[in-house]
Amino acid sequence: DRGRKKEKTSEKSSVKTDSEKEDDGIKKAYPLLHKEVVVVGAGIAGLAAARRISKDRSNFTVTVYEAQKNRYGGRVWTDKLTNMKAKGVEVDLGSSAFNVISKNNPLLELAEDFELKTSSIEGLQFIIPWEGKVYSGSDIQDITKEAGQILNQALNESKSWKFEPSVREAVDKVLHDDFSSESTGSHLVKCLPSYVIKDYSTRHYRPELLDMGYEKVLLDGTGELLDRLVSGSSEEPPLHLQLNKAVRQIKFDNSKGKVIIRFRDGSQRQTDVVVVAVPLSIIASQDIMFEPDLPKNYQVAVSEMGVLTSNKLILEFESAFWPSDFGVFLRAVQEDQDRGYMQSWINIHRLVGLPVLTTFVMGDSAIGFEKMTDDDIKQSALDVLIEMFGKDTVSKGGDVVRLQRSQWVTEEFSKGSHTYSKVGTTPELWETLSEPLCPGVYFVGEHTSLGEHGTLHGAYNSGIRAGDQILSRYCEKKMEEEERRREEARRKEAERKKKENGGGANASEERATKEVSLEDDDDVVTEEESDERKDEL
Ligand SMILES: Cc1cc2nc3c(=O)[nH]c(=O)nc-3n(C[C@H](O)[C@H](O)[C@H](O)COP(=O)(O)OP(=O)(O)OC[C@H]3O[C@@H](n4cnc5c(N)ncnc54)[C@H](O)[C@@H]3O)c2cc1C
Repeated sequence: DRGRKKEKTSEKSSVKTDSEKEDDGIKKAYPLLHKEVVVVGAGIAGLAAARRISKDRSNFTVTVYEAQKNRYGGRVWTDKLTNMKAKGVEVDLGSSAFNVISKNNPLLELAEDFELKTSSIEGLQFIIPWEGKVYSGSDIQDITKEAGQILNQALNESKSWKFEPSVREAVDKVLHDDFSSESTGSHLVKCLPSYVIKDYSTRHYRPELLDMGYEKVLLDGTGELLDRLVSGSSEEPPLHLQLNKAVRQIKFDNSKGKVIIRFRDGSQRQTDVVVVAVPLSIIASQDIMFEPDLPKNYQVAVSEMGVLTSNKLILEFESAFWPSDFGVFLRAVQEDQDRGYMQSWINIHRLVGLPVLTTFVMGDSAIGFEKMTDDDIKQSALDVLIEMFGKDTVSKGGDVVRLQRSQWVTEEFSKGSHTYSKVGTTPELWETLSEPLCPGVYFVGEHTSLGEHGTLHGAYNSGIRAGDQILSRYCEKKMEEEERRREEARRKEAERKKKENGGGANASEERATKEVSLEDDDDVVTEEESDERKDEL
């Protein structure tokens, strides 16, 4: 058996796959290029790019620089530093759920490859406090169906509006015209993040970007996935990663074909290729300066894209007082000012047996949330929970023994949670930011992911995209292609001139005219001008 296995392995190694053949082709075409790659930012996008590129160690050397002093991961933050005994999911202060309805989410498979345990957040309890109503099970199916009808009708009707309405405007119109705005489905649709964010676009609405499908979690916390990307495996060594290295300037030295990276600590280094993997807000706020400036269309894309504000709150009680058989508790609200504020609560107890609830604060209230003290937040959260479950029930939980909160809006190296489709923006913005600035600058991050912006898998996929482009010498090929086109244009122009000058009885006269017009640096010379100049001559 062992013999046969060996035979099989050697058979496998002698037959090259298409991608191996392509790799060989690339290496043949660009044999002498050993390139240094610098990745700026150790979020999932930067780490994915670095991991991808480091698979070709003979041709590339990769170093990742991260601004944070004591952690990497960016908007993935499984805060085990504050809570050393944490399993993981109960301390996830950033991204914590994989989208299961997205067609392009490789993270579940990756988690499986890394043998990380996942679990589903299943079962919704929907609470309308002012009506004293609590829905679950088959009721939820009916309510979800009605909410879906409202949303679909709103999106369809919005197509014929003269201007682009927000999801909220379109939904409100449908509720006003055709549904009761007091129906249970209408309360549910108003809990959707795309409704909570006042200017979420109807034109580019996709349910999996924000509203639906975020159901799978890693029990050890999302940070574990990033730890594996950094540490590698038996075949892949750890990534070369340096913390506490905030980049201040990225300067292109086109004459040498090099990029100079300057750090806040005063040091600098040179590289062939840089992968810019920092959040959009960091570029927008010019915390990193580019020299020369980014092209105009990049600057427009950076300034026009919407950046969402959202935060997370984690509360641990002495014991779990909430119903054990639901994954999510969703609270409807009446007042616009309450939308997005602690509406959705995740039952962590069901996942890891700890008496922990996490909730979200989204939109405008996420900004005010960061100014509140821990005590104020605790009191406010208890008020909300009492509204949802009743005072007697909540008092069974005892004291809050742990409170952890994110501050993504004022967090120095994030300045916001993620990009979203704002009214008036077009897909071209994301497309622009995903295009490398050849010869040596590649952009990655959720904000460069056209169809999956704002998501964890979108950020990961963007890193893989840039990694593949660098491995396949995207810029070299693009520049060669541009040079070939220029050469072709020059050749055609020369042929055209030759034809013009070579034919006809007055060829020498015409040639003289042409020479005059070429000496003069006007681009276009009219016939009359040409005649006048002939006369002058
Ligand atoms: C509260 C919250 C909940 C979320 N929940 C989900 C979810 O459940 N599912 C989902 O799919 N998505 C979720 N997201 C979105 C997801 O977290 C992001 O889309 C994704 O993590 C972005 O990854 P990134 O690599 O593009 O950027 P980041 O993770 O932000 O990485 C950028 C890195 O660059 C570093 N950096 C910044 N400036 C510099 C500098 N000057 N020099 C060097 N390094 C620098 C930063 O410190 C950071 O490490 C959530 C986001 C938030 C905020």
